[in-house]
Amino acid sequence: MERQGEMGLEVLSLTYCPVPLLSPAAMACHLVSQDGKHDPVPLPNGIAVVLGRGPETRVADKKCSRKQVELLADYKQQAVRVTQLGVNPTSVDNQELGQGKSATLREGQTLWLVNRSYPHGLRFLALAHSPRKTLLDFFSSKRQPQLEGDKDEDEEHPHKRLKAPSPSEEDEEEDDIVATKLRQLQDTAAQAQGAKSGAAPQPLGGSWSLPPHPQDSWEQHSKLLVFTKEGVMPSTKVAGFDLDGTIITTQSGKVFPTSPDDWRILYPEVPQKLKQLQREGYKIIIFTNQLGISRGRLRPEVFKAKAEAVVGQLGLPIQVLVATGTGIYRKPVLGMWDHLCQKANGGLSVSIQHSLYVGDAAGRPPNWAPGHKKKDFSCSDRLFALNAALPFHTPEEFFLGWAPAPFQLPAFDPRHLDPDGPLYDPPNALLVWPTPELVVAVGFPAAGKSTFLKRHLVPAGYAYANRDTLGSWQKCLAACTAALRQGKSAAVDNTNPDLESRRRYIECAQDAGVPCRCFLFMATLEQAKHNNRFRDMTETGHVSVTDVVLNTYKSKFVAPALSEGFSQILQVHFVPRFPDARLAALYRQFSDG
Ligand SMILES: Nc1ncnc2c1ncn2[C@@H]1O[C@H](COP(=O)(O)OP(=O)(O)OP(=O)(O)O)[C@@H](O)[C@H]1O
Repeated sequence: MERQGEMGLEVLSLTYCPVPLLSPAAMACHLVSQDGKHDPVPLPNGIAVVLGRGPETRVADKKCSRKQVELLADYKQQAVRVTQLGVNPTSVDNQELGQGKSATLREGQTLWLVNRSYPHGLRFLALAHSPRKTLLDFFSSKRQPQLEGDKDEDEEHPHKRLKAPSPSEEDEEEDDIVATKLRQLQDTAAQAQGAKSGAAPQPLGGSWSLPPHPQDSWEQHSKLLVFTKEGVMPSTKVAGFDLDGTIITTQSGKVFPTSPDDWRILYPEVPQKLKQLQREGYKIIIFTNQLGISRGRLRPEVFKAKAEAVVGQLGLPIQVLVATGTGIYRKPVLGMWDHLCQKANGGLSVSIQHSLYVGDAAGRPPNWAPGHKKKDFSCSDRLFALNAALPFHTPEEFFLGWAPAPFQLPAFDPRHLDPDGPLYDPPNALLVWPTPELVVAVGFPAAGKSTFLKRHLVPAGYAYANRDTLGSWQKCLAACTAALRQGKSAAVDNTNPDLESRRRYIECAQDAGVPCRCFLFMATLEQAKHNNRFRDMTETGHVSVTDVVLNTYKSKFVAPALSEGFSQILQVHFVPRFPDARLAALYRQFSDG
């Protein structure tokens, strides 16, 4: 049966909740006893809660019915509709309602449960903010990140920011708050639902209050495809799976499929295990990287048909998220996970600790088990789980019960950079020289040279020469010569890996009679690759650096020496500093398997 709520909410009388339990703003609402008689009673959004005489309110007064009032919270309006169910009068401030009549209760007003007794008030509460600062937050803010001159509040107080808890620490706290609030909301909602329908309350983790997906559908969001099978239900518990090598393998025995229908379910245990998960209230989701789609090697329709066939064979309501290219959606980066949490789970928050992820790209070395000689082609599944802090299993561990295999994480770990480490060595050197000089940068592409020079030397009056913007080393040399002639210092921001590329600038400084210093950027090849991917995901207008270019730098590199004519060589360390927490959180994610 359907009826129209007073505040415009459509409410089905028993179990259907027309708005998500947690609104995007992640709020909570409680009914608070003004004389402290009982604990606050959570009022979930859009779910009617019936209160009266009983242990919850500690009201023993027989004048108060056991079902004295129905309370229906509307988080959007920050109000609660109160309907008097009992015979004796319920009041909101001075207004007596009368049986079957309703009134709106807002924060600051008093609800007298019965006969001007048992005063209660409302408390709306924002649950911190979203449980995790996500990529989607970042990209939906449309901010063009620029470290230089970017005046966030903390920019004025860099030390304050550096000492603030890391985003991961913040996230943990926020996750805890959200998990606790969610549990309270769901417990109460489950009780209310059970009380009204006569059914037993369902346990945390189900998707009982939200409707199942009505029919098979595909959506596209930039480089993300989402398939939702009819019957998929939102849930706080997610069981995530990689596709190739985890749920399916090739029928031909080849590493890569030879045709669209060259696949079979990997292990006979897979369907049963997935069915069991579904019975336990998990939402089952496949997260798959399919770079071939944006590279033009795999037509989207062909892959879509395959995904539907796999889900069809499993016979379960499964959602499939497909990253079709590079960028934020490609595992191990969390774009697909964030999409699920923010946009594809009916507004229900996902509980990380009650969820899990299974994948075969697990960084296992050669011979990781008898008869399994090949090393894993990548570690992207394990890193995806690590980025999201999800419990991780390989398919053999999860489906076959094998013991955990050894594995290796990548050499560069973006979570372990020291924001308080020294900017450069030797520490007693001057960063800005008091008289005119020429600074020559040496370092991998994407090592952080431009960022550093623009942050530290350009504001001190150094002329800045960069081949990417000026077009050639000749133009860089001319710009340096001109600056030195004017009595200014200059900094040249090129990779300058070898003696020849550096010699021109050293001679330029010698001609002008000023010292020439070398700033050697210490970021490794692995970090430079990570920085490059980070830059690709966060900035426009910079050409992505290929691995060939990075490897060429490495092969050409000759360590700079004072004997070349440098007056000093500073080793510049990568000290992480970001304009906001979302970028910091993105940088700390492993970005490649
Ligand atoms: N100290 C830092 N903290 C956080 N991010 C940084 C820092 N330094 C650089 N980055 C980021 O790393 C990426 C590469 O930095 P940058 O463009 O300065 O490198 P580069 O060495 O000048 O590259 P190229 O030689 O290709 O021009 C950018 O996305 C930048 O925002």
